[in-house]
Amino acid sequence: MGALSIRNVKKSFGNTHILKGIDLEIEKGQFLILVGPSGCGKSTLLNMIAGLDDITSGEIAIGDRVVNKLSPKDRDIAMVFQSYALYPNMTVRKNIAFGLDIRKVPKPEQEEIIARVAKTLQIEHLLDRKPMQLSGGQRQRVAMGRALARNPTLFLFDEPLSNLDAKLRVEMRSEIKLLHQRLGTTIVYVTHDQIEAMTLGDRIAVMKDGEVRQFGSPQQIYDAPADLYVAGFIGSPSMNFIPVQLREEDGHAVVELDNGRAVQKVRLSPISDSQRAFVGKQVVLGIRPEQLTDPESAHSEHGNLQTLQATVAITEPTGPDTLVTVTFNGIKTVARCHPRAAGAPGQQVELTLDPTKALLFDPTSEKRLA
Ligand SMILES: Nc1ncnc2c1ncn2[C@@H]1O[C@H](COP(=O)(O)OP(=O)(O)OP(=O)(O)O)[C@@H](O)[C@H]1O
Repeated sequence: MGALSIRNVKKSFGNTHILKGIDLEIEKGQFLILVGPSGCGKSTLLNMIAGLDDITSGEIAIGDRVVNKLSPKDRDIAMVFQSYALYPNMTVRKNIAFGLDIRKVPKPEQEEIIARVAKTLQIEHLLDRKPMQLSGGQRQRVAMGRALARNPTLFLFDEPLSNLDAKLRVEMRSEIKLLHQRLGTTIVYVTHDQIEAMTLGDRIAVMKDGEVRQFGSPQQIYDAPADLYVAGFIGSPSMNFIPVQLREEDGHAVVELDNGRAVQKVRLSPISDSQRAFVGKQVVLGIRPEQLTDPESAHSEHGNLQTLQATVAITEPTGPDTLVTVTFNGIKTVARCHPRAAGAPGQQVELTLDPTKALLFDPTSEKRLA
């Protein structure tokens, strides 16, 4: 039995189908991320788990209880919103105590809980202030404190960090991760930020247009994306997608990359059955920027690296490495190189590709050819 089970859940507003049959299941203590672009339905799904929104059809269970018909207060959940939703006239202490008062927790016990939560979140010195007198990060901490005080079975976070500046967002992100590691609570967390998804989640559901395109661990989603959408959404800079004609040679998938001066043959992994069906046809070659690098930085677990010549169009230093844009088959392709080996615009460079990491996609269905 999972900590949260979502079974064929659909949501429509009139004739508009917002969620088209979502199936997800997580175990106790897991950190589930719902990630996707604006409007994909992730907040709607979270609100349905919380009970703030009705389900059109399907079933949601928290632990062994189907909660479809339960009101939010009976679901044993706590939610942290992007807007913090703190009571402006109450002190931090009162804000944290509010839910405890409603549940008639005796005062001495309330004091203990507030002290514990304040210590966990390092907000002891803020307990007598009002939300107006707090920074964005401190307000977010108080909002989390209020959720923690309730000690629920399930925590729901709706884009909790989006109102913070970039630096604070990174700090709070690792604090949330630490909190999860220490408390072992089950969390469902909505974000549109793929880095937050990768760094926080044990399980990620990548959503688009009311559907889950892929559900898996961060590494599974990164290494073996189900389709072009997932492949392009997760990872920064994005995966390069290059149209190629697929051939087979000695049992290996082979493609050609034209750098504008010469056509270079690239021998990929042993060809699979699903790939063999596309021999002689156009497919999409997917290469992550870090899999295309300068020879000095390249390393492979398998030893069969491929060398490619290319002409530098743009270089973008990031500090530790430099993003080098070249062109293959008419498509701008980003490589991640050592700053020393990045070359300059117009210059010829040698790049190294790990062919075992390259992916192939069907351009029509957009599915990865496993
Ligand atoms: N009450 C409603 N009536 C009609 N359509 C709605 C209603 N609430 C949400 N929608 C639509 O449902 C879709 C999903 O909205 P939702 O807020 O879940 O997306 P989201 O992925 O959380 O996006 P964002 O990151 O922008 O919040 C959107 O197209 C939205 O316009």
